[in-house]
Amino acid sequence: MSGKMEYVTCTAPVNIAVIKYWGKRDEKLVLPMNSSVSVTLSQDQLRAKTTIAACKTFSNDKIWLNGREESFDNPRIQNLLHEVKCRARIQNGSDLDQLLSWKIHICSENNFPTAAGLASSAAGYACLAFTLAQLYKVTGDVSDIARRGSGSACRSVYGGFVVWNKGENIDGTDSIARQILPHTHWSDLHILILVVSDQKKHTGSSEGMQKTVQTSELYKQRVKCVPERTDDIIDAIKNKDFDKFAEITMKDSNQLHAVCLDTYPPISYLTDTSRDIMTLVHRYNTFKAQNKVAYTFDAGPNACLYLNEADVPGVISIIEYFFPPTSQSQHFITGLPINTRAIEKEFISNVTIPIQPDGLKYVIHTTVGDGPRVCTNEDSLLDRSGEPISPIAEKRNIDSVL
Ligand SMILES: Nc1ncnc2c1ncn2[C@@H]1O[C@H](COP(=O)(O)OP(=O)(O)OP(=O)(O)O)[C@@H](O)[C@H]1O
Ligand SMILES: C[C@@](O)(CCOP(=O)(O)OP(=O)(O)O)CC(=O)O
Repeated sequence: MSGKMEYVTCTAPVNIAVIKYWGKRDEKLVLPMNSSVSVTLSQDQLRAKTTIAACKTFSNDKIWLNGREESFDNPRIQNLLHEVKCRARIQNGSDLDQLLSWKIHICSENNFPTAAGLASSAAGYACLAFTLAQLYKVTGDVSDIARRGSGSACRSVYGGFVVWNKGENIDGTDSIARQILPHTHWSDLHILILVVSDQKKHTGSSEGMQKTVQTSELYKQRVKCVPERTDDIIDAIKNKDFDKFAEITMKDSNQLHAVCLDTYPPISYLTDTSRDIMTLVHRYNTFKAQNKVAYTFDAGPNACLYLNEADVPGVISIIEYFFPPTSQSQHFITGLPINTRAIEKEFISNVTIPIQPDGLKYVIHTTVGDGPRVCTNEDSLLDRSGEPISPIAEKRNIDSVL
């Protein structure tokens, strides 16, 4: 290959909403009907990683996702790329004309299942927006650029606790994310992701939320009560009031799945296992006489549990008792290590849900984390000619949690 190549590699985190985004008021600009609030998870366990190279000699724009070449005509990618290039021209004048005219190669990898309701699109599009911004020297907030890829991605451009303000402007200029507080504010807030299924979901979030807005009566009620909830949970986060944080988180998740069921035809993301997890959490909170654990579910059956670090061993003992892994589940608990503890016997006697061997595929233990990071050139997923590094070599670089 001849000609100079510019390239950059970055990582971005997953975020899990505690006040859910569900429903758009503008499909093209990706403007939500309500504000949402999320917690950014540590990139030490879950992250998207993206390398982008630009070179005069590239003949086509190309993208590889998890080792497979995908179509660059994806409107979300086009939309995002258009936006970042406009911003680069505004900020840098004609200085970048040459670089902006070159074709690009994008290579991205997630170290967790893609399109399985684990917010891969949030991490992936945040990483794409952040990496493009680095390449084209765009400064300032890039949450609105990430939003063009996937709404929830705008929250993954910040670490810690994040709010995405729905905004009022028709052109979406005020529909941006901002950090409420950094991850260090509440570092003993831990997260357990209970993976019930890592298969692709039956109804994508975009399609699902569109149908809900069109058909659900209950949804009109939801949109009215979200603003107060948003203010209340921001207060709970500021005060590290877990009891309140947990109550609002669970109520909002339940309402999201209620409006999904009220959609016509109904959308059902939760499974019996998801509902058993909900029952266990409520029984445990009643047993402890205060909220010790909160569940939340996105557009899939997997549970995300929020809890304080001190409660992780006790909760894991319950999870392992009711969903015992069989000998095939080698790495049942991944991520941060856990000191196991014997289950509290008095708790079991109160619970009637059945023991379900292999009810869960695995559990990821993580904590609150920081925002996107710029990597060194050694972390590149593209070689010096702009082609993906062979999957075997890449695998060595991926600190997969699985
Ligand atoms: N690293 C990445 N880089 C670019 N695009 C990605 C990346 N990861 C995921 N995507 C895009 O996001 C899509 C998956 O989004 P989808 O909303 O279906 O699943 P999810 O994000 O895992 O679930 P949810 O949004 O419900 O939590 C992929 O098909 C791909 O187009
Ligand atoms: C249930 C959710 O996870 C929905 C996420 O929806 P997406 O951000 O994936 O939707 P699009 O903007 O259409 O790409 C809730 C949330 O993350 O707030």
